[in-house]
Amino acid sequence: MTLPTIPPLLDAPADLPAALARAIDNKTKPLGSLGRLETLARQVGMIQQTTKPALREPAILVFAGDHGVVAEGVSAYPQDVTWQMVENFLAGGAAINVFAAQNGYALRVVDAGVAHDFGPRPGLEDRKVAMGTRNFAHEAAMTPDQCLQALRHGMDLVDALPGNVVGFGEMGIGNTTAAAALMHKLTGIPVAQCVGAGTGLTADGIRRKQQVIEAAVALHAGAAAPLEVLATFGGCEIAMMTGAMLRAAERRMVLLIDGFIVTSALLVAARLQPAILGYCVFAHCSGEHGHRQMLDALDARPLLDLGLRLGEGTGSALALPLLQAAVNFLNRMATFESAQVSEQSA
Ligand SMILES: O=C(O)c1ccc[n+]([C@@H]2O[C@H](COP(=O)([O-])O)[C@@H](O)[C@H]2O)c1
Ligand SMILES: Cc1cc2nc[nH]c2cc1C
Repeated sequence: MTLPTIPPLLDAPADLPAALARAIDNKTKPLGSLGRLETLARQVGMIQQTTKPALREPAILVFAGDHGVVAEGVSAYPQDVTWQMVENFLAGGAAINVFAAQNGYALRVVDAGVAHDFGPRPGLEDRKVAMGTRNFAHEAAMTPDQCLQALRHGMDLVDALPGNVVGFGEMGIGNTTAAAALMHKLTGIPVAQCVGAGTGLTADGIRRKQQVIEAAVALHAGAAAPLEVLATFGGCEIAMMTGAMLRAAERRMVLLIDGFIVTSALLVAARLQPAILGYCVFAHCSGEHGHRQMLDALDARPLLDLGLRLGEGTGSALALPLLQAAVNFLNRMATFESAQVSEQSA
């Protein structure tokens, strides 16, 4: 399987950065006064290679998967919550349903590897790679083939999207343990700084989670290449997100990155194709302990800091209106000339 190749953002026409800067600076506002929205407008312009970008049919993809490592007691909730929450997504009752509906975004729910037989289930995208991963405290979470299958499904899912904006979300009891292990392996940051409470572990629980990861890292000391690390410690939903992200950037879509687990999938993608980072909008800094440092390791600046630690793509959904505002001001605001407003005097 060949993985997507992502063009560096600066491969855009040479005069585009200056044209975008001019378009933004000519709007009726003091220079730079729309702050981060100006950065966003420039970024979307560079991604779409135009001074008149447009966001079309944004979709949020929620990838669900289970994790064998939950047998080590690393989550505050039972594994069944994963499939139960998938049912909740399909019934429209979860936070992500509310936030996606509020903003009119399409929501797609993907079974990447939930340890539950849903049967034929309208509305559920069946991409099940396994009935949950294996327990990485004892063996690799996925076989290399399962990992490749997950990457491939992710790419195919993005190929089927009609729009040019994709928000990422996930659901999987135990997946902060997988994400913390990925973070440690791919950044070298000590495990203690990568682990957090997830769904709500106590201080004792967090210590145990740290020990489980440290022992597993020692067991799988040979895993080093990004895809090997992903197969060893990741999850079906994480690998599927990595594949989807790579394809989305290859297609020059805007990627909305959610919290700790989504960012860990991006970390894998960025180790494979660093240029992917130019296509990413970092929606928020999660309340999960390691997220700030994971974002720093990617040199990423999140838009929101609301203390969210839910996942599901909730941060992605909440950041979309800001992205829309950035594109709208670029397209719709008057210029000093058109509105006959005097420009800066000194
Ligand atoms: O997005 C985040 O930053 C985030 C932080 C903590 C927990 N979560 C969600 O909680 C679940 C994983 O937590 P845990 O404790 O079971 O590893 C999973 O379904 C995630 O969507 C998500
Ligand atoms: C109830 C619940 C909802 C979630 N949504 C994402 N992760 C979750 C974890 C739990 C426990």
